[in-house]
This record gives sequence, structure tokens and C-alpha cells, in this order.
Amino acid sequence: MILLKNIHKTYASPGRVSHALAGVDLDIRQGEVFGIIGRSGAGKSTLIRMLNLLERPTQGEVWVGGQNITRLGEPQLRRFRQGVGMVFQHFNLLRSRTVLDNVCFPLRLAGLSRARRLERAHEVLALVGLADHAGKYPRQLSGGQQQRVGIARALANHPELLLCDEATSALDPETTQSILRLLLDINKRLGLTIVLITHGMDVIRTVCDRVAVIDAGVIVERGDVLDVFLHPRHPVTQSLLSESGMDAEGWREMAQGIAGRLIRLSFRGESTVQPMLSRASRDLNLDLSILQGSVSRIKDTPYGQLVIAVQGDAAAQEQLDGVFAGAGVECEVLRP
Ligand SMILES: Nc1ncnc2c1ncn2[C@@H]1O[C@H](COP(=O)(O)OP(=O)(O)OP(=O)(O)O)[C@@H](O)[C@H]1O
Repeated sequence: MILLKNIHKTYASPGRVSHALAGVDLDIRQGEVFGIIGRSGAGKSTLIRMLNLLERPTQGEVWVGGQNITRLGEPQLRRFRQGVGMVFQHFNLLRSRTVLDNVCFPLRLAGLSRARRLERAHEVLALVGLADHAGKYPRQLSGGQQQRVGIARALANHPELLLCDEATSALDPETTQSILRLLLDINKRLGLTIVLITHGMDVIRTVCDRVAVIDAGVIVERGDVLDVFLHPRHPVTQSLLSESGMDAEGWREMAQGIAGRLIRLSFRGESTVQPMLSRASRDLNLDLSILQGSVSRIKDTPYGQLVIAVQGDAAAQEQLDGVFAGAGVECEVLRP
């Protein structure tokens, strides 16, 4: 649905040139939730703003729905933008207007009659759970409710693409979860493509299908969220995961005083919750010590990773490897 081809963005000010994006290629599929994560200043905002040309690339092409939007003239671009919703970190609501007026605003720009504006605005307010708040002003709402208004406004014109610019960064963890659940629900129910940028791996884990990690204007890693979480390759990805409490290397400190073969097991889906280790330990007469472990969910899929030390005879160890292979559990030998 979206194709970025060799995007560069350079900001030049007297005495300083900043390469915000330095050759980004990206392919985002119809109907997926795609996350872009990176540290402050990495280029996330610049990148997401390329997708509706709020920023123009210095070089490169942006293709959305089969058209090269960098080639569109102003009137066509305005029409194109009506099919793209955007949600902002600080909501960007008109404070002197009611919730209903805020949601009607893009519908008015699209030229809808008053009756159709009202009908559609009530419809999207109901969708985001704010049917009873239409007559209130933004200041009378909590941050989470204001963001729901922002989402309703973004959905008003039936977009096929929703861009979320740090949509949950100003919210507490519980409200963040409720907004993320809403985004997931919208993605499933309406089938629209969502692209979001965030600092937080938890946001990626909760809602995204695929992720790209950006650093200094370059995509340094990308893939299915499950693959990237289980096997992060780039140091920036590893440190972002570790800061979110998903450290893959903590076992190293523990391993020195522990005898036996060290293995890392990666579970996906059903195998995550099977009593595989206790059975194998009993049946094969092996001693297992867990040096590190986590079990969690990526969207609806359980996943987990365990680092264990295994002691016992060599034949039993070989059989153990067979048990894991048979159950579809990835097994990586960290120390023979
Ligand atoms: N309008 C601008 N003029 C000059 N430099 C800019 C401009 N916008 C962004 N930059 C620079 O481009 C780089 C990328 O900025 P960008 O805002 O895209 O990063 P970010 O990852 O979104 O950061 P944050 O998480 O802090 O919002 C930074 O070095 C920034 O200083």
C-alpha cells in the first residue's frame, strides 16, 4: 500500500545541515499495523510526515495506493489527504469548539452537508466510545478521552490510512493501553492500515504486526514484531528492548557459576504454555536451571524466551533437542 523509495530529507539552516532521513526504503502492507520506533531525534516524525507529505522529501519517492504522491499537484494532494487520518501526541483539538464541532471540522472541509456531517460525526463518536460527550469541550475531558476525539476526527472521512504520531506518549500507562486497544479494534473492524511512531517497545508489542527501527535517519532493522523481539540484531533494537524490560542478554552475568550446557529457547504460540520442560526433565533425567526467562504476548500471540542450563548425560541432551525440534521450539546453543 505504501512504498518509500530512497527517501532523503535534509534541513539546512545557517551554519548547520541536518540529515533527518538518509536513504529510507519502506514497504507497508494494506491492512497492517506498522510501527516505527527510534530514539529522540532519530527521524520518526519526519518519516511519518512523509506519508501524507506534510514534509516533502529532498530526494526520493512516496507511493501510496499505487500513486506517486510526490508528483501530485495541490488540488489532488488535498483530495489525497482526505483519505489519510492523522492522530497527534497532543491531540491538536480546537479548544473553543465542542467535541462534535471538532469531529465535524474535516467533514466540512470535505464539503459534506450539515446533516451528513452531524450523522457521520455521531457515528464515529460512538465508534470511539464518546457518544455521550458530543456537547462537551476538550477541557472537560480526560487526556484519554481527548485522544479518542482526535481518533474520531481522524476517522471521520473514512480514511484508508491512519497515521499516529506518538499518539499515546502524553498518556498514563492504563490510558495508553485503552487507546491502543481502540486502535487495534479499529484496525480489525474497519480494515484500515495504521502506521504509528513511538519511543516505546511496549506500544509495538501490543499493536503492531511489523516494525522498523530507525536510527540517525536510517532504518537499521525491520521485520515481523515476533521475529524482531525474539532475535533483535541491531544494537539500537537490543537496547530499546532491554530498556523496556525485555533484555535478551541478562543471562550472561548469571552463567559463570553455573555448570552444564547453556541453551536459549524461543517459543511462539501454543508451545509457550506447554509443560514441556518439567516433562523433559522428568522423562530424560536431566537437571535444568533457568537463568533468564520471559513470557508475554505480541498482539494475540503468546511468545517466550528462556535461557536454561542443562546437566545430564549426552544422549539425554540429544533427545532433549529432539523434543524441542518436534514441538517447534527454536533452540540456540549459547555454550556447548
Ligand atoms: N524543521 C526542522 N528544521 C531543522 N531540523 C529539523 C527539523 N525537523 C527535524 N529536524 C532535525 O531532524 C532530525 C530528526 O528529527 P525528528 O523530529 O524527525 O526526530 P524524531 O525521531 O521524531 O524525534 P522525537 O522523538 O524527539 O520527536 C533531528 O536531528 C532534528 O533536529
